[in-house]
Amino acid sequence: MRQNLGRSTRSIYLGLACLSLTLHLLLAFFCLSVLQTACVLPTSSSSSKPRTDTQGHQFVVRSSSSSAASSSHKLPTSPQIDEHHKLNSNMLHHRGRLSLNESTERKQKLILKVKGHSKLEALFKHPLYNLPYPEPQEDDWLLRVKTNEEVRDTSEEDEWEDDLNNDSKWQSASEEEGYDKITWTSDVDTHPPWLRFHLGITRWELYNRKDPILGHLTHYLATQRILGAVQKTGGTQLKLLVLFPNYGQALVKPMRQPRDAETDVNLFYFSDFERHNAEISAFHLDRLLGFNRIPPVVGRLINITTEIREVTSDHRLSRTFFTSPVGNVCFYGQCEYYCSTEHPVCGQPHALEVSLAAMLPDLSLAPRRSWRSPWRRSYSRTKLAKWEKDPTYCDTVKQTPPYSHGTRLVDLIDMAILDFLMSNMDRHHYETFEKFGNETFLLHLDNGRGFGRHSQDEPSILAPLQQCCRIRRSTLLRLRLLTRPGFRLSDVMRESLAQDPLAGVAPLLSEPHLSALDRRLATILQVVQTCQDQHSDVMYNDLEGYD
Ligand SMILES: Nc1ncnc2c1ncn2[C@@H]1O[C@H](COP(=O)(O)OP(=O)(O)OP(=O)(O)O)[C@@H](O)[C@H]1O
Ligand SMILES: [Mn+2]
Repeated sequence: MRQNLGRSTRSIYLGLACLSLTLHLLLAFFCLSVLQTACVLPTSSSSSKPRTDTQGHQFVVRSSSSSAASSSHKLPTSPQIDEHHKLNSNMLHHRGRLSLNESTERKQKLILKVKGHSKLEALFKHPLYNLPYPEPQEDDWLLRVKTNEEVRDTSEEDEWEDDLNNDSKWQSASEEEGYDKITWTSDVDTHPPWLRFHLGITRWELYNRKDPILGHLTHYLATQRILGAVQKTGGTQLKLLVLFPNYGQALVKPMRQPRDAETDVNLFYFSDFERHNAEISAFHLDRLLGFNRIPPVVGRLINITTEIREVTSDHRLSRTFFTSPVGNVCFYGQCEYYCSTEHPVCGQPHALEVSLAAMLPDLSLAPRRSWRSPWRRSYSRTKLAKWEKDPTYCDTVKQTPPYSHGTRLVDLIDMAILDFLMSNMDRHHYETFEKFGNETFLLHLDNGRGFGRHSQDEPSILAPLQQCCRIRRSTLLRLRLLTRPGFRLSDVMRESLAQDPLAGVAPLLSEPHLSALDRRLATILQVVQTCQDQHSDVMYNDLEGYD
């Protein structure tokens, strides 16, 4: 009896030992697979169309067949993003706002998300995000590289010719202090990311989502050494232009309020602060809508002292630096709104979150035209704009050039949809590249006043859609797709924003802002439905000929 009991206890022990061994093995296997997948981050582009490089072209303006893309480049993968996160969490550790544990936890979440199904990847694989564009012709590129003959034909090119004959690299006329020696050749691979971005701009979009250069550009903006910083003129609020050693530049907007602060309901739209995270989020949203009309924007933690104060040559700016009572370094600059001691931009004590937007080509190379929006607000505390009083306002707009012809009206409505989703009431003007005349996309610049309130929507932003009852078919189909659970706008937006370096500090948009996107999307589709119930020509069919 006792012997039997002993035997069965032994087999129970043996069984338990086997079970524990199996569990350990399973655990080890799971950890290994998680670590391995950490190197595969979802990226915006899964397949990129390699383009050919033109030989024997010298940089000045673009040639129709040359290209900004190169198949030899890889998309940014997690090591780069991880690097940003490390960078940010190190600085924040210094700031004492984020513990190491929290940062590891966030990384862990990111890794787990990578392992799981990516809605963002699925979205960008959808045919609606891969519509074939016609092959750009010479006139469809914003810039082109001059051919050797063109260079030879112009008078001042003796030096250039010498360079070319020697097959030497391009030299900067004046080697300024701190700037890199220029080593660009006609080979596109030698061009810095900002230049390749410029050379990739076409009549239809600012960038090709699938072009690997996009990843290089955002990495470049997030990590390049800042050589100089000056206040940028134009506009009403404080913003800086930072300069990089290889002649790249970025437009910087500083963090002025915590991420979760909601705009005071008693503030008029024209008195609202600009938000760095709105600039970043707007870029992601515009890309998710398939527009590609906002220059790439990336977040970065900068050192206010070493990366602004010590490198600025702008006296108007440097005069405004001070140390706050708690020892933080602050400045306020000179501008119309919020440039005073009462509204300082402060580091903690040196670390400051900012957004960096890629600069568009210089106006001397690519002039732009600024258009006053027909649905511009009055920018007055008392007056209403005409469109707010006249429900038939669109009838007049529809008959007025350039809205009476081509895609301008539906382009404007696309912009209204983007603005309604982020609740941006500050779209007084928009710009286009002069070279393309009226047949081109609209630049969605200046999005700093978006994402101010999540608990409230602003239906008047949709006035162009609601009053004109017109919408691009491709836009409507994408909007519908974004309501499906497998592509839900809030989910793809969360995933897209997680790729930004500042996501390691805190999510760029809080959850209430993300759910507001889904709610507003439903409102847009409701407005379209009401239009379709009452009118027959709501759809502008830009998909004719597609299956
Ligand atoms: N990425 C960019 N590249 C080049 N120029 C830009 C870029 N973004 C904005 N600009 C230019 O700088 C001007 C001012 O920028 P922005 O509109 O963001 O400033 P703002 O102070 O918010 O202006 P406003 O007070 O008019 O709203 C814009 O009108 C535009 O012409
Ligand atoms: Mn603005």
